Amino acid sequence: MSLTVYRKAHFNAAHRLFRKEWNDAKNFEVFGKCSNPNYHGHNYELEVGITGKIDPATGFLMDLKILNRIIEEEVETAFDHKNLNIEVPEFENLNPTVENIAIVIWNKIRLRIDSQFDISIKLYETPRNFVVYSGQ
Ligand SMILES: Nc1nc2c(c(=O)[nH]1)N=C([C@H](O)[C@H](O)COP(=O)(O)OP(=O)(O)OP(=O)(O)O)CN2
Ligand SMILES: [Zn+2]
Repeated sequence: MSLTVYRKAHFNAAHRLFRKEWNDAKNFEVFGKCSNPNYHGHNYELEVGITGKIDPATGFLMDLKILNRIIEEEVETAFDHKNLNIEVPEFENLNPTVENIAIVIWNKIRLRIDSQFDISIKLYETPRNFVVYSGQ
């Protein structure tokens, strides 16, 4: 029997969507107000899902305290109150769209979770814009 446990988290971060090769007018044409050269912020809401089998000895799929610590270390410490474009190395040459942020988070969490488990990331950029990534 397989099931999924979830841990929610959040972080606040600034970003700008743009391509370095394009001028401000072209960036505005494609990314609109999200290309504001002075950046803007979002309150990101994150849900990390871990899918697998329950350990009969503990009744845990995995200890959610451990998952919480991994999310704190890999996501909150790295992203919270940061300018993603300037302060987070993963986005130096990668547009910090909600899609790309979710993939970066998935890759970081994947390295910390036993391979017997599958991982899914649901990331809200705004209350109405969100993405789900499961590594495929
Ligand atoms: N596919 C994507 N589209 C957009 C992304 C993205 O990451 N992936 N990001 C943005 C911007 O970051 C923008 O800041 C989103 O804000 P906004 O358009 O204001 O979103 P709201 O949900 O608040 O918009 P409402 O019009 O108020 O519903 C844009 N697109
Ligand atoms: Zn934005």
